[in-house]
Amino acid sequence: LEEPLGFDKLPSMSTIDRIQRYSSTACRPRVDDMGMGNRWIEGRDCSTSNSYDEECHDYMSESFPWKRHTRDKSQGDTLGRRTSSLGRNHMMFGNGCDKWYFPEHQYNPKCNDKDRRDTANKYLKGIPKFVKIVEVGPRDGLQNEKNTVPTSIKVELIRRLVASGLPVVEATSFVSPKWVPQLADAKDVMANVRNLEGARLPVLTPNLKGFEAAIAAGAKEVAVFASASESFSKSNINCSIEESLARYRLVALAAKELSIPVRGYVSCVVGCPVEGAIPSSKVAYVAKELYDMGCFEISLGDTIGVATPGTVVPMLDAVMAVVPSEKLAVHFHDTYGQSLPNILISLQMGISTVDSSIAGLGGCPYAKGASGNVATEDVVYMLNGLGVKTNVDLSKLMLAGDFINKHLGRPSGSKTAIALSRVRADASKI
Ligand SMILES: CC(C)(COP(=O)([O-])OP(=O)([O-])OC[C@H]1O[C@@H](n2cnc3c(N)ncnc32)[C@H](O)[C@@H]1OP(=O)([O-])[O-])[C@@H](O)C(=O)NCCC(=O)NCCSC(=O)C[C@@](C)(O)CC(=O)[O-]
Repeated sequence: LEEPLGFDKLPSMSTIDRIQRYSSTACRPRVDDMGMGNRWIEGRDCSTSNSYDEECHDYMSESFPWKRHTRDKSQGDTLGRRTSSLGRNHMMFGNGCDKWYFPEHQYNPKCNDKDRRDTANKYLKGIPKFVKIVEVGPRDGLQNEKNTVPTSIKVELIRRLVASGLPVVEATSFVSPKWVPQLADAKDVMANVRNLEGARLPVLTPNLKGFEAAIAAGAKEVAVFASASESFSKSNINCSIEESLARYRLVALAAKELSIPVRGYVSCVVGCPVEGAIPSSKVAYVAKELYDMGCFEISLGDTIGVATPGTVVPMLDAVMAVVPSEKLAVHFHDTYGQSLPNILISLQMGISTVDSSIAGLGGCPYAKGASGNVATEDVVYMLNGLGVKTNVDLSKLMLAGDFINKHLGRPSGSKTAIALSRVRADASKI
């Protein structure tokens, strides 16, 4: 990994045109239930339920934790406001002048509520009102760790992540222990978490052998992982893209018989450490193949973290032409610090599922130079700030992060976790 991919290396496109296409007036395909079969959705529908509409929006109390001690109780908990003046597919903002809502330096007592609301709606509508976070820390986060993490620590981490309210926690991988020794204890991890309630616990399976082992260990959901780069496919799973798709068709068939949902990953969706820029058409092709074989959701992975919003837009645009947006997830690594803007633009384009990793753990053993995944704490903090619900308790999430950081003996990779722990430390001195 030498250089970030520049605009000059992109497939032909007009980025600005495409960004404008996903401006506030764009509608998203309607939401469909998760299922095993193909779910083709015709046309675009503005009546999606996962967007800000006539409901009022309750901001979670943890949105602005540094303000907690100054909160004026008389203002009540609900900062959103019921309004029906805009259409259903819009994010609505409440009283923007609320002292609790905005950090002190932004507070302007003379501001015009309506102006601020209009401005927020102008730039942020289109963002979904709920985002599903898929926590990949115990798998993607730990797979690259050199020192073996004991099974008991992995199990406790999964427990804490589930307790924080995360709806999906990827637990481990049933891959060859020769390839990923860190996850050789997949069976033991599953034995300890298989009955945990409150979250789905998918596991990675690279072939039928892995699928069978996962099911025997009690997995109720699996994920297959293809690549948009031939070179990465070879180095990651030792086969070509077509060979991997053939293997995954077998996994999908076996899973369908058992009614096991299969998630599909596409890695290197923007760049590959060997091949450089990856054409969006290739990403769309692999995503559609996974969707057609029955994957209920396709996660688009910027495996080496080179994407910027300028490269995410044409990639998503190409994929969304063949797979409905509500069946897509984004998976960013933070090598160049671009994950949050990449997530934001993805949300604006209609994506409502985001992968992230506690404390920013991660990196792929077969993608040199790739740094950690975007930190879950940072994603939750941004979404809280946007008024987007996740059902995740940021304080509990941070405790899960502290737990694994302590074990690994290094500071958090989450800027939010570092900043909030300082705020709390300072506050405790007052
Ligand atoms: C796919 C293989 C197995 C091919 O590996 P291979 O060496 O080509 O496989 P093989 O069929 O020749 O088998 C070799 C040995 O592995 C065994 N084997 C075969 N399959 C399994 C299995 N499922 N579980 C346990 N053992 C297995 C098999 O039984 C045999 O054992 P031996 O006879 O030598 O003792 C290997 O390359 C592999 O396990 N790769 C996984 C690598 C990996 O996990 N990479 C990280 C994933 S992260 C990623 O892809 C990106 C993502 C998803 O995070 C998103 C993003 O960031 O973009």
